[in-house]
Amino acid sequence: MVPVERALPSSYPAEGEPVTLPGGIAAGTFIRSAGSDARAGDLLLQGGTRLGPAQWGALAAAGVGAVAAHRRTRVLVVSTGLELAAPGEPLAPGRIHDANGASLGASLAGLGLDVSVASLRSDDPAALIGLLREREFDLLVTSGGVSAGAHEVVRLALEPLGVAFLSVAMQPGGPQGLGLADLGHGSVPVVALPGNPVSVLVSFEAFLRPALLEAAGRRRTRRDAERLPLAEALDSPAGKHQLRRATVHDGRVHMVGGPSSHLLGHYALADVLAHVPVGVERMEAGEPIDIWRIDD
Ligand SMILES: Nc1nc2c(c(=O)[nH]1)N[C@H]1C(S)=C(S)[C@@H](COP(=O)(O)OP(=O)(O)OC[C@H]3O[C@@H](n4cnc5c(N)ncnc54)[C@H](O)[C@@H]3O)O[C@H]1N2
Ligand code: MOO
Repeated sequence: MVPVERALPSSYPAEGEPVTLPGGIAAGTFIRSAGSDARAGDLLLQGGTRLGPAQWGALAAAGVGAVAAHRRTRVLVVSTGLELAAPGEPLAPGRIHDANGASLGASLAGLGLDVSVASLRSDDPAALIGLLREREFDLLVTSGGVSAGAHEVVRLALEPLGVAFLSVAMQPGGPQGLGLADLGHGSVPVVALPGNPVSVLVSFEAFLRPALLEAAGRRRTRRDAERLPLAEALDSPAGKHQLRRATVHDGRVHMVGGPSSHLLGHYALADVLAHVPVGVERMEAGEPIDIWRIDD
């Protein structure tokens, strides 16, 4: 094979026009032999491999028109609470727009899961059970209704089915529920997150994201971590691991908003989570702090 640039003339001649080829071109030059990428009988992909763009392409190139694969995990996200209103709906007094459906839905879809989002505008445990029995899913993630009130819809509905409700030493994201429950289609894992919108995202980062990535066989299950100096002093509650929303500029970590678990607008402006470990109640400007990058 001779590239046209090395022939004379060096462009495609008219039909019948003579062409001079250079000498010294070894046989096989510029020829890709059949099987040089994958031979018949080669192992193309190990069982259990996650199918990403290159894997789909390699299968197609090898002529594989169909492949047996696990389906994507079907996750049902349910926001709960009588106070919820759909984004875009005008707010009556005492109502709040459902932010957790959007943020959790996007978080889980970003991991490649098959996500459906529902909003239960009720504090009635029977209504929640009714909604769950109508759906089929491999994982349930709820938000709200898990703490210590008299009408905690998720806790009242799922505790009798075996889901454990407990408190972890983290702020935000203290109250949590976790377990297996049979909701009419066999036993499925249930993760019941607190209702506060920042608690939802922080819990996703701390608990759900790494576990789901690991379950999916992904190699990188953790956020990129760094230790950088704090730009300002901060306080943290006693006995809790606090996660603060922050941003990095000039090589230092600047807080974005305060520590409260409703400050979702500030979260949306942050690009790192900063960790104040259990047992540390104050950090001074200039002290090194561990951060996770959440901006990818
Ligand atoms: N007596 C106690 N009360 C509370 C405790 C406690 O330990 N003892 N813990 C507090 C903490 S910390 C948290 S976090 C919350 C979690 O409680 P719930 O999961 O029962 O959350 P809700 O009351 O349902 O909601 C809290 C807050 O968030 C708003 N919310 C709920 N869902 C959504 C949504 N989808 N989108 C936007 N905002 C939402 C809700 O309206 C409330 O304002 O418990 C504390 N109480
Ligand atoms: O733990 Mo709650 O999540 O602080 O707001």
